[in-house]
Amino acid sequence: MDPSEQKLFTVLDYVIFGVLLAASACIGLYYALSGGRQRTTQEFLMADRSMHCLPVSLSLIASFQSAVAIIGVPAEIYSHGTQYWFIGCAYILGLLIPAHVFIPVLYRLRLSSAYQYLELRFSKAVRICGTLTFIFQMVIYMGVCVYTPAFALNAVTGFELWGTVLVTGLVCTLYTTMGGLKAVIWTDVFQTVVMFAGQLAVIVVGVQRTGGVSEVWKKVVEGNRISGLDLNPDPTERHTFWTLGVGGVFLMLSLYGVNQAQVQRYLSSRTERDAVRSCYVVFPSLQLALALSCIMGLVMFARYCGEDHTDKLRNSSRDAMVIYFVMDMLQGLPGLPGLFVACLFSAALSTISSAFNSLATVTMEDLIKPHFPSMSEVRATLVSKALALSYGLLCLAMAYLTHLMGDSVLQVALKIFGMVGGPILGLFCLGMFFPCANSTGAVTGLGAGLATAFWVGIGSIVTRTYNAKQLPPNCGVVLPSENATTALQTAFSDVMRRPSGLKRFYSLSYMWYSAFSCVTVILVGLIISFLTGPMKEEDVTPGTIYPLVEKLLCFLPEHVKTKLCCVSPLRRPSSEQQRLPPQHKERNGPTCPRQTPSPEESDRVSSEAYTPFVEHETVV
Ligand SMILES: CC(C)(CO)[C@@H](O)C(=O)NCCC(=O)O
Ligand code: NA
Repeated sequence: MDPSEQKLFTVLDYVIFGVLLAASACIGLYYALSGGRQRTTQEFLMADRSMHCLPVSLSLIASFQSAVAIIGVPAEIYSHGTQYWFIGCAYILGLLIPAHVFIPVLYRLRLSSAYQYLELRFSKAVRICGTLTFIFQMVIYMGVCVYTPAFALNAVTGFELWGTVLVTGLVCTLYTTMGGLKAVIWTDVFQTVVMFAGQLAVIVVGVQRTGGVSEVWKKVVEGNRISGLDLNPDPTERHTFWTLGVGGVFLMLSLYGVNQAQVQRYLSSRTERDAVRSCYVVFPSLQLALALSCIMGLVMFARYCGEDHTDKLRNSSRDAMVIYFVMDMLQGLPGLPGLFVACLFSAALSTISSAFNSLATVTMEDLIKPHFPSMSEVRATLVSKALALSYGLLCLAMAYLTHLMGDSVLQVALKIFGMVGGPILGLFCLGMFFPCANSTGAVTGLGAGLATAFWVGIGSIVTRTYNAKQLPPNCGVVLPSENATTALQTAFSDVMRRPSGLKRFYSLSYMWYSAFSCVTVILVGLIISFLTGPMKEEDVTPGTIYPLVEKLLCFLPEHVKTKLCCVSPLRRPSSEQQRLPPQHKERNGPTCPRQTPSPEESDRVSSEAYTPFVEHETVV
């Protein structure tokens, strides 16, 4: 039953894969020729700020759900059991906080780039540092995304590796450059559906071929793959409830709270309410995506019972084995292998298109426009398209670099999110929750956060500390006595291999990277701010602070709160009002509802005191 021995793909499979690419390109073409024909940066980068909640929410899922998750999560479950599934707990706070903290602040400022916030709150220097950090993160990440499916398919089916990378990169560049954010969002919708369909097909056929649900369940239980809640507080333990459920919240916040790819989708929403709602819709969909990939890992285990099939592959990674499993299941069913390949590429395309578009946006808004304030709209749009194109080509180069990394792809991607995304999250938290933080503190904090994150990250790679619980490789029934001896042996070797000193620091679970670097940024930022003279209340741009303490203490009487919070960012002395620039005219949508405080706030805050500083955008 070696899939590589048989003819895997029929004509129908190639047709299905071709339809995916053609449909994506057509959506790009459609948005290039309809609406405003992508003649303004407002349309090309912000989709005219007219998007509804549903497409935005599907697009939000698609951004960070790539082939890495489709292949990496089943591989993780197969080898280490279902502990990783507990990351689903982190989705609760990881989406509620963006919806009710980050979206209100960022949306009301009517930004184009999330990092514009950093200039409003701190200074230009902080904005540029934030932007460069983001570019660094996304450029590495998109290399991993485009390389992963091509590599795994190549190992199993002999799909031409660099040909696949090239086709993915070019098709994606094409529709991103032609159709702008509207095309990116609508292709995401279509691709998310294909992604779910492909995973579902594998699971249904897989369960059937392994002998039904009860048989699968019996085997995964025998093989000890169903993990209970691991409450071990050790931060070096790779996956526990704490690393996944708490560390995961920071990971989710760095992605869904402050990452430009996501913030841009919130900002492209018609109203703030649509943006918040789409965040709510992400929750069940993301749980579904997680469940599908975890179940796929379990079915794969039931099928092979831990037997290693990687010897039949050109490389011996678990990631490639997932594709081997899929092709083993789906062969002989015309159309289904093609559907799964389409699923993999949908996941990859939707992620890299988000990356291209968000990278073009920040480069334009944060790095180029400030230097050419009088640039014409036609020219700005042309430059934005050129940027999307260049990032597309850069992506191909980055795929080459990924070639050199040897870790599991899931771990690589999540490490990048933690090491680079965590410090950016710290920067926004410092700005939103600590009115006293100043610009010097922010820059130093970011530097310190990045430095410590890379210290741990690179340290862990160099010293190869790897703290995964070894599960029995197969699903043979374990006798009770045997079980006890193994438990003893495991406990003993646990003590023996517990590292000390720096090595222990390097073995910090990668799931803590986001939290660790975020907290480092905040602490260092606060210390430096106090040493260099904290920001004065009246110097903070209105609307850039989230009244965290006030909200948390909402149950206390008013006069106690006034005493506790020395700074109340929502109330401004009236002299402050005169310094604000006149409210700029909005292009679409009503002005009032967005700028007025939500009902619960309006009794405490006068509405003009809430009107934030608005940076002028080029409006045609
Ligand atoms: C971002 C999370 C953790 C959200 O569940 C998940 O989608 C994931 O594990 N992503 C891995 C990165 C990727 O799929 O490209
Ligand atoms: Na994706």
